[in-house]
Amino acid sequence: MLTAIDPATAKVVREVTPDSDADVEAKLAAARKAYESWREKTFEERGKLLKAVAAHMRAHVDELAPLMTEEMGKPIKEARAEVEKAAWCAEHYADFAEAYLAPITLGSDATNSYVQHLPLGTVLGILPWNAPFWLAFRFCAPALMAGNTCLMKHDPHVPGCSAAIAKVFKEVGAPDGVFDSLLLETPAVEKVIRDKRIQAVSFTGSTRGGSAVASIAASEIKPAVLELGGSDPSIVLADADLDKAADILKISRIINAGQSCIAAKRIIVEAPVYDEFIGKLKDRLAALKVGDPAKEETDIGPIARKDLLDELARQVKTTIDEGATCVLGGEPIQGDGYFYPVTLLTDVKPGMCAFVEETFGPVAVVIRADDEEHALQMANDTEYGLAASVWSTAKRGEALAKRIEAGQVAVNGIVKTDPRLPSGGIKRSGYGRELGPHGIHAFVNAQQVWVGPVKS
Ligand SMILES: O=CCCC(=O)O
Repeated sequence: MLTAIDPATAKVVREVTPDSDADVEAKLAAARKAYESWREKTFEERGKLLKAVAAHMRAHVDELAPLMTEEMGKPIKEARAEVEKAAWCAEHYADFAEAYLAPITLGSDATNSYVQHLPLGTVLGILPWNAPFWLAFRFCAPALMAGNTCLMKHDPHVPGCSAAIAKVFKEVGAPDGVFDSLLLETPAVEKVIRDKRIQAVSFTGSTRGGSAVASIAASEIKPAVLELGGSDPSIVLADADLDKAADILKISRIINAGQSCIAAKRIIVEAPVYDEFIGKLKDRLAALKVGDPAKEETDIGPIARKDLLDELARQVKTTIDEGATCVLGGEPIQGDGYFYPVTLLTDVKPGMCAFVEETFGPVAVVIRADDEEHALQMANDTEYGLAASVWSTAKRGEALAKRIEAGQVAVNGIVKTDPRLPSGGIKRSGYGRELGPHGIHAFVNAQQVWVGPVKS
């Protein structure tokens, strides 16, 4: 059974019977069949469907957003913004896919030689619970616009979100099989990855899960894009605008109760401004409201699951035991639901738990750096390489960006995903890129065409 538990109350909100083998077979067959005609559609025709999907989501935001709030605890104001961002992604690819996939003429001994970008077939998206709508559209909007059909295996804890996304496609009249949701427990997905009707896999989730999915896909010689964990550094240098850095890094750390792969997980501050910056961050964090995610005024909802709450509590306790200073929070909030307070740990050092491990919760971790070189060395001292931010002059920030081991760097701004710009990781944060032009090229056959002279 797929069980959704409201993390604010610890009560079951929904139980859904997983798809049977026959259901999965029918969905795979429909996706393959739909591909034969979907691939022949023009960009305009495909874009029309995605724009209808976007309009439908916007019109029904008040039904869709609460599903995230009740199934994984996202504060309602963030949930509404997520539905909007998912709609934006659908519209972005509807508008730009044709330009992104325009054929490229290349000189050779041919009379005409070029690369054209053709769809692959059916793409399987395997998605996590932390941004159920956004991550679904980050996967499917480019894949569909390229002419693929899509099957989505969402996290088993968000079955209501998963079904709602599939229903949006049905309600706007998407042809059968163009997009569907597989309601499955995680172990059942291996068989689907191996199915000959699946041509490629997009995975967002943990590094452990990504490694398993990538191994299965590789053994079937199927391409995969992996967007995995991160322990993103934020380097605050002495010449930074400290108020701006504190404002933005507060948001970057607590958005979605800190449960984001691209959250500011390690804030590395140059010594001359270390104490001043901590003071500013502390004031901002202390003003945040933790509570019922259904309320408009709530900034931070619960942690999505009890096991994740326990894991976060272990990481914080271990880090304090290792010598970090706990300035705010530090222990789970007692009572119903899986709430964790806004926590600020300072004097964190390389090798400590919260430095080494990814922390998925509202826990700001601050590290002192002697100077810029020391900050850079600690920023790169991680197995992850998803994203980073630098706070300084634009010139120093851009120079440092080249030396930071991450797939994305923001200078004097929040690390965020944006349909127009590619995102993805290096090292154990994954491979491949999503979004922007790179994201749509992940799921195409870049076919070389060579045309010789015609005999007259
Ligand atoms: O947690 C990963 C996704 C984060 C985002 O795209 O905002």
